Amino acid sequence: MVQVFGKKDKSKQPGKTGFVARLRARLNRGDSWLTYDLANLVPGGKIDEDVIDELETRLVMADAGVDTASRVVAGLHKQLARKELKDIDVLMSALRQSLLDMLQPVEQVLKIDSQEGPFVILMVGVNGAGKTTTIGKLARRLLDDGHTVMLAAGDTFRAAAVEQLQVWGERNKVPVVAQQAGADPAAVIFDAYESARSKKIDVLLADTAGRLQNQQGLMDELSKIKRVLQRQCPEAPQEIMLVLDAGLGQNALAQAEKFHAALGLTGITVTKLDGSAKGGILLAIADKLAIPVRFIGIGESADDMQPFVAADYADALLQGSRSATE
Ligand SMILES: Nc1nc2c(ncn2[C@@H]2O[C@H](COP(=O)(O)OP(=O)(O)OP(=O)(O)O)[C@@H](O)[C@H]2O)c(=O)[nH]1
Repeated sequence: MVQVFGKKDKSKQPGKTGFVARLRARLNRGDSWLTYDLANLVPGGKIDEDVIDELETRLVMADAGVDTASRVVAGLHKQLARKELKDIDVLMSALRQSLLDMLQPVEQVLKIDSQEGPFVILMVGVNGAGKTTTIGKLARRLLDDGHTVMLAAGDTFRAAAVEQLQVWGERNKVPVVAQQAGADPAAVIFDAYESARSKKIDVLLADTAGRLQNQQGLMDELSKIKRVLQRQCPEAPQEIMLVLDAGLGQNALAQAEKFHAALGLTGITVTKLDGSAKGGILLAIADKLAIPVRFIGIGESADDMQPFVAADYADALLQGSRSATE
């Protein structure tokens, strides 16, 4: 079955509208750091270079990074020079377009194809990013979409990680393939793949460790898992998904770059956009990495993770639920 996973059909996503409202309310706690009090910075409503510079500074402060921030406003400077930015409304719609131009290319839903055997999603990311929680939320969505799911407890470094996954599996009646702590994760995931194939399971969600003695050790372990899977099926893992904590700001970008260089990521899920994160990191990911952003997370419940929709995200950046410009 080939299926677009998490497609943007609102009628099939009862939580979608509520999610957009929650995103606006939770991103930067409902304030729009980007446009907050901007009207007061434009005396007489006249747009000048200072206003655009202020927007650029705010983007940098919100984790977009210097290069990305300057790319977002580059078009605005040109429009100002052409005297096109007549008032704050025109400026806002030009800024929105600029955000969309950057974000839209990474809005790419995950397509599940299990015709030739299990579709493997290898979940990677450092401990605490929200990997296990994301596996649970993804499994829930897949089950709701009618897929069969199996979990592989590939984080054998921490016994608690295996237990966490087993509890989740029992609660949702999803099989979990696990071995004792310290087992070779590539062997666990190999066994899981064989089991999933013989049971004709649609999707295998493989957890991995987020912390080893050193970073090279972690990357070597993940590369080995990928190699072992590819020997079983050249296309596997069909998705290598990085789970990234938005609260890390620009460090999240550095983290993503390292995982991408070692593994070749095919998707990113950004979690914890409801915390202290300002959310500009999504712009940096789109601009610097161009890796599809599959889902964003704004809380702990299953409904708090939804497919990334660039327009909704740009709107939340521009107008929080308590935005002064609304
Ligand atoms: N506020 C908030 N918390 C989240 C989100 N996603 C996950 N969490 C929480 O973050 C914490 C860490 O999540 P885990 O799923 O255990 O993280 P992990 O990456 O698997 O870490 P280990 O289990 O230590 O490997 C948990 O308390 C989650 O409930 C989110 O989008 N928002």
